[in-house]
Amino acid sequence: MSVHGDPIPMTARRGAALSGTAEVPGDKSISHRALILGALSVGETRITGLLEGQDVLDTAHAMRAMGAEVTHHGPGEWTVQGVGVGGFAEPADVIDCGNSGTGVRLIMGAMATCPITATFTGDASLRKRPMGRVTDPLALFGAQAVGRAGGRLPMTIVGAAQPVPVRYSVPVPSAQVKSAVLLAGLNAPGETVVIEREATRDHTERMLAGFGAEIRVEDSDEGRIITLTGQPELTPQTIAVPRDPSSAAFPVCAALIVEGSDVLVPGIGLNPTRAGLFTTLREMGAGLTYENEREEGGEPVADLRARFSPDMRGIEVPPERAPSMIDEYPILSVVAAFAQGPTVMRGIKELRVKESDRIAAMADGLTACGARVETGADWMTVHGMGPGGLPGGATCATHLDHRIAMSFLVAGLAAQAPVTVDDAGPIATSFPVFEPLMERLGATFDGAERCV
Ligand SMILES: O=C(O)C1=C[C@@H](OP(=O)(O)O)[C@@H](O)[C@H](O)C1
Ligand SMILES: C=C(OP(=O)(O)O)C(=O)O
Repeated sequence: MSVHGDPIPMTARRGAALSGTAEVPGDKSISHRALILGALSVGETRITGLLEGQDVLDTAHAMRAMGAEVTHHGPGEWTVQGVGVGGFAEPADVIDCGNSGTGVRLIMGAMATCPITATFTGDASLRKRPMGRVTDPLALFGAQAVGRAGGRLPMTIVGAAQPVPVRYSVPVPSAQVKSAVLLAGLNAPGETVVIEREATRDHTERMLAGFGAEIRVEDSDEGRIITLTGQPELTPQTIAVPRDPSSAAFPVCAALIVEGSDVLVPGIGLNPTRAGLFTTLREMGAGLTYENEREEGGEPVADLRARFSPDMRGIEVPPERAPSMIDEYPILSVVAAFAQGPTVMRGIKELRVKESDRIAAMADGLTACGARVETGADWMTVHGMGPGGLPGGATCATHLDHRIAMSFLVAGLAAQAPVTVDDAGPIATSFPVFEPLMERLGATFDGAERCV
C-alpha cells in the first residue's frame, strides 16, 4: 500500500449493518518503544504483536541504522539485538522517519546523549511539525540541533559528548516530549527529572521499569514527577504488544453509528492514559461495554463490544481528559455528528500540530458533508444531526493524515450519501489492515482493492 506515492482516493458508502470480530493490530506507541528500548538493552529482546505499520517500520529501520540488529521472523514477531545504553553507532545516512512524530522525537531523544551526529527528515507532513519542543530540553543535556526555520526537519542533532542530567518541566501535554527527555536521560550520569502537569500516556515509564531501569513516579501539586537514574544496563525483555485502542476506535465508532451493527473488538489495551474516548462515548449514551476485563503484560485489557446506538447525546468533553484521547478527537467528531445536540471539545490545541491541523481538517470535511461545526484556537463544537442525519456526499481532504482519512471513511458508512477521501494511502502508517478488516465486518468501500 502506498504511503508516500500517488494519492489513493477511496469512497465509503452506507450499506449493511456491521457485525463480527475486529482484531486490530498492535499498539503503535508501545511498538515504537519496544524497538527503541530493545535497541538500548544488552542482548536479545523478543516482540510479538508488533504493529507493522509504516511509522513503526521506519523506527525499525532507524534502529538498524544506529547499530541494532532488528529481525523480522513472521507476522508481528521481531527480535532486537541491542547495543546497550550509549552504544548507538553514527548512522551513515539521513534517518527518514516518514510520517511519524513519535518515531523522530523519541529517536532524537535516545541519541542526544550519545557522541554521534544524526540528521533526521520525514514526509511533507512531518517536515511541517515543530521539533523545538524536543530539541529545547535536549540542549540542556548538551546536545546541539540545527534545523530549518521554526525548528523544522530536516534537522541535525549533534549528541552530547559529556551529557549532564536535567530537571525539566514539560510545557505542553506531550508524551513524545516526556519520552524524549527520559530516553536522553538514560545516558546521562545521575538523576534526570521530568515533571508533567497533566498525565500523558505512560508507556515509556512502564517499559523503562520493565527493562530494569531505576525509575520513580510521584504525584505532587506540580503534577507527575518522574525520576530516572541514568546509565543503567537495560535487560532485554519479551514483550507482547497489546492491541491499539486508537485503532480500535474506528470499528467501535463505526458500529455505534451504522444502523443494526454489533461488533466485538477483542484484547484492547485500556491503560487509563489512553482510554478517554471510550469513557466519553459511554457518557454520550453509546452501547459500548467492556467484556472479559483482565491484565496482560502489566496493562489493563478488555474486549470491547459496540452496538448501534441511536440515542447518543452530545456532551461537553472535560478538557482535562484531552491527553488520554488526543488522537481520537477526529473520530469522536464524526460520532458527534450522528448524536443529538452539540458536542463541545475544549483544550485541544495540540490537534493543530499533528500530522495535519486536525481541528481544521475535521471542521472542513464535516462542513462539506453538511454538518454545522464551530471552531476556535483550541476548541471545536460539532452540532449533531441524529442517527443517519449527516448528508455526506463530499470529498474530504486528508492532508497526509491517517486519522483524518479513517474518520471520514467511517462517516461515509453512516451518512446519507457516500463520502470520499482524496488519499487513503496514509492509513498504512498506523492501521495497514483497516480496509480488509472493516470490509470483513460488512463495510462498503470503493477503491479499497487498490490499497491492499
Ligand atoms: O508518545 C506517543 O506514542 C504519542 C504521543 C502523542 O503525541 P504528543 O506527545 O505530541 O501528544 C500522540 O498524539 C501520538 O500519536 C503518540
Ligand atoms: C499523532 C499521531 O502520531 P505521531 O505524532 O506519531 O505522528 C497519531 O498517530 O495520531
